[in-house]
Amino acid sequence: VVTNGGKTTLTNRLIKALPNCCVVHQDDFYKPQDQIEVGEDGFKQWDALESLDMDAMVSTVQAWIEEPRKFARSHGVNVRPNSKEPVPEEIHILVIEGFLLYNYKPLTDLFNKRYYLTVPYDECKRRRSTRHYPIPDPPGLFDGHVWPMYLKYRKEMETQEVDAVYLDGLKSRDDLCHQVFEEIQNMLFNCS
Ligand SMILES: Nc1ncnc2c1ncn2[C@@H]1O[C@H](COP(=O)(O)OP(=O)(O)OP(=O)(O)O)[C@@H](O)[C@H]1O
Ligand SMILES: NC(=O)c1ccc[n+]([C@@H]2O[C@H](CO)[C@@H](O)[C@H]2O)c1
Repeated sequence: VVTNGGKTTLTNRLIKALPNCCVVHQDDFYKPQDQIEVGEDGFKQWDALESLDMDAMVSTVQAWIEEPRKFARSHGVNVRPNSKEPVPEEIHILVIEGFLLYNYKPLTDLFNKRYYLTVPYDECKRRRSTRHYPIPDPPGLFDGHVWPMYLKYRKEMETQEVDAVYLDGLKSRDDLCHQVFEEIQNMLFNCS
């Protein structure tokens, strides 16, 4: 998903609506700041795969795969759905949200469903300019590093033919959420 494409917004809605749903945020796997190197573009490489501890992220996802109930409990997720609907207890869902999910094979192999949310350059730049990160963007970061890296990884992902469902981040939040929600329901229905 492109930066500021709306993944946090979508993720928060999904975890509210889905039963036994846990979430893993890729941003939680950034290496310590002093390990983020300065690249040839002159910027700290915040948008490079090397700046993330992807093996730790894969281990976290594997821990969920092995024991989703235990994972949910230790992450404060209520494993008993509040609704009165007969939701099968065995169903557990993990939402993984991040900006570089499809360029690291050990992780890509673990997904059942892949979504790729994107917005055009202008909208992305506009949204990004209103954001405040733990480390503020230095001047020129978007055009000098963020966007070029986004294009680089997207191209890499396309050549590997990752079969993601492309979502248009300009759609309303409700429409997006409905689309994903329906597909997840279909997926659960088909495998039960
Ligand atoms: N469908 C939408 N329409 C208009 N604005 C949106 C939509 N979804 C999200 N936004 C806005 O875009 C900005 C980024 O959204 P969000 O935090 O969900 O993106 P993100 O992909 O998680 O970004 P990042 O990973 O860079 O933090 C927010 O200001 C949010 O309010
Ligand atoms: N989460 C962070 O510590 C951090 C610091 C500096 C920049 N970023 C940006 O977050 C986006 C991914 O969500 C990337 O585009 C980073 O530039 C994150």
